[in-house]
Amino acid sequence: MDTILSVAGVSKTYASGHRALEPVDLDIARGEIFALLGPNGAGKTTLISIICGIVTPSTGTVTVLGHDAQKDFRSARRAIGLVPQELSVDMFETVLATVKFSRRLFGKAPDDAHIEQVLRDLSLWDKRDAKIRELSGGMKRRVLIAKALSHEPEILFLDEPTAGVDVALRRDMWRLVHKLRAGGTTIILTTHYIEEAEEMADRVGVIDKGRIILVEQKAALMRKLGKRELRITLSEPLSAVPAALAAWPLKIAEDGRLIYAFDAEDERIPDLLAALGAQGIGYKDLETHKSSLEDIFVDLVEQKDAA
Ligand SMILES: Nc1ncnc2c1ncn2[C@@H]1O[C@H](COP(=O)(O)OP(=O)(O)OP(=O)(O)O)[C@@H](O)[C@H]1O
Repeated sequence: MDTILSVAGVSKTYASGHRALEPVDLDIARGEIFALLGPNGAGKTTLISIICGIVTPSTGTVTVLGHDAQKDFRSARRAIGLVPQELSVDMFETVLATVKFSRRLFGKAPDDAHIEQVLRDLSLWDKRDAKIRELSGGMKRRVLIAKALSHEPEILFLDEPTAGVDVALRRDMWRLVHKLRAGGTTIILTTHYIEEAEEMADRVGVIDKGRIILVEQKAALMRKLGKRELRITLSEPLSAVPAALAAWPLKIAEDGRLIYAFDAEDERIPDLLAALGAQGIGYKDLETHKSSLEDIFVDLVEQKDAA
């Protein structure tokens, strides 16, 4: 793996004594979209803040493009764009001035064409001369993203990018993330919307109570832990699975449907339907169901809590 960012043994105990992160080891590959999933208070913002040099870790090191994030803060930080959860903009400035200023903060030469492109991508170009305080909440969020992209960072962090935003902004955000990735940007996002990870991520990490409990390619995770079911609505409900069908992994659901659990490679559905026919069992409807990342996530957390 071409590692762009490496987190080694990073833990955090806040001054209050609260232990927010157990030691975390995590490598991020260049060009990937990594989603860090976890419930409120799991430690997502703490981890991102440490990587971005805003919070000091209690132990461990973060290396960004070969730069130690603490010892060589400026070089590490220059490679990173951070879209924070909370608004952090000067309300009395214009959109254009704010975004241009952000770029200068990172010591980059002015590049009006880049700034214009970023503002256009975020549908902010028409609002470039508006004062930030005149914008709607969704537009203010777009400004935060524009600021984070102003200095052309190689790694973009999005902390809960779509919490509380409308559908249009969410869709724009997803489109922008895919476009950035196509241009080579590495993207790390935190979310507690599983749908968001499912839509965007190449790889998923699950964090719970300060511990990373799983890191896996999304596709592999869904293949390994995902389940498929064929749900058959019978013409006449059955009270039990007939003995002649005992070799099939069948069960009868509470709503009377016959459920066949199978994995992605299974090609025996026509045989099953033939076996039903041979038993004189008719059906009215067939439906397949595939577990979502959400089903998998709930199963994982339940298994962990039960352990
Ligand atoms: N400065 C601080 N001092 C003390 N405790 C803190 C501080 N910042 C965060 N915490 C605590 O650390 C834990 C992890 O918080 P963090 O913000 O990292 O979680 P999160 O996963 O980002 O949650 P959310 O999705 O709610 O933002 C929480 O219990 C939080 O209350």
